Amino acid sequence: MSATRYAYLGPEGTFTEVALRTLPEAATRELVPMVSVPAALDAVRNGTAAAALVPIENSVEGGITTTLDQLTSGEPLMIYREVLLSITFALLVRPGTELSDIKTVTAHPAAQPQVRNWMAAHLPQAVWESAASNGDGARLVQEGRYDAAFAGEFAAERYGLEPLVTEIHDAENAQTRFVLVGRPARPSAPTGADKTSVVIWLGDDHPGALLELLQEFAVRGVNLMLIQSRPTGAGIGNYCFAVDAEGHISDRRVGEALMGLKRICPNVRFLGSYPRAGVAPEDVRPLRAGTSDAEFTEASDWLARNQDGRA
Ligand SMILES: O=C(O)C(=O)Cc1ccccc1
Repeated sequence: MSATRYAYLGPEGTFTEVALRTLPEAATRELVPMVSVPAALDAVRNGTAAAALVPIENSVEGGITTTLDQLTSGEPLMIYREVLLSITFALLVRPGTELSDIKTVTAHPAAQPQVRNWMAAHLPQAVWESAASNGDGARLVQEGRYDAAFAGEFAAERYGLEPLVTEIHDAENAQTRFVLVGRPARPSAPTGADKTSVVIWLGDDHPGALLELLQEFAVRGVNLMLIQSRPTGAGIGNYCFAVDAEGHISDRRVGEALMGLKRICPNVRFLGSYPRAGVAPEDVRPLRAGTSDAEFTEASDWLARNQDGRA
């Protein structure tokens, strides 16, 4: 039963739901809206859902910290897919509301940096309140709790609202990245355009500790696409690092970098290797000389021959 259910950050009418519906398999799954990212991920942990789609990163605001923190702690989970969605907001109101009537406005906190300038210019009098998601903001306007919500234009119909203004985005080409998260299992096979996510805890505090971590990737020609520090909760100055690296755990250079980290760091959590959204294998940057699987194999064969006296 749970194998057919995918949870997502709800309620209906979130960008997350739109992102989920872009996955071909969503058509054959029961899509279950959850009230928060932790609730969606708990549904996966307790087996009531096979997977959950949650927002993880935004091109304007950076990491969605609730998601990063949920993946960093608790029962391990794994990322199997990512979805990129272009985000533009509409200002949704109950029919008849005009701009000058709007005293309160709501949306997900990650929406605020994307609409701040527009709001200062067009709604300087309005007070901002955070909602659990952009879909939830629309629902709260329907209930009369707020005068307006920034949400996807598609949410208007679902909640009987009107898009008073559309195409609101302070930054051109704003995108949000979502991840499909499940319980740990074998990652899908490499596609040639993959990404590997890990969380790394530094050991004792010393000069160059972060550089040592980064060197494990750098010396093997592994490009990093994201590095985000998050407090471990163990006091000021205690951080772990969420890192996205180009490549798949079954690529030798990536596997060797992870082994290097495992040797020098007290804890490394593998969060998955999965296809990069919107990137074809021919668009991936060429490998640095000496870092292909064949070159790693040739070098370890050479070492074995020397160790055996067969050189
Ligand atoms: O999916 C939603 O509607 C969300 O609330 C998450 C979110 C927040 C900001 C931009 C895109 C998605």
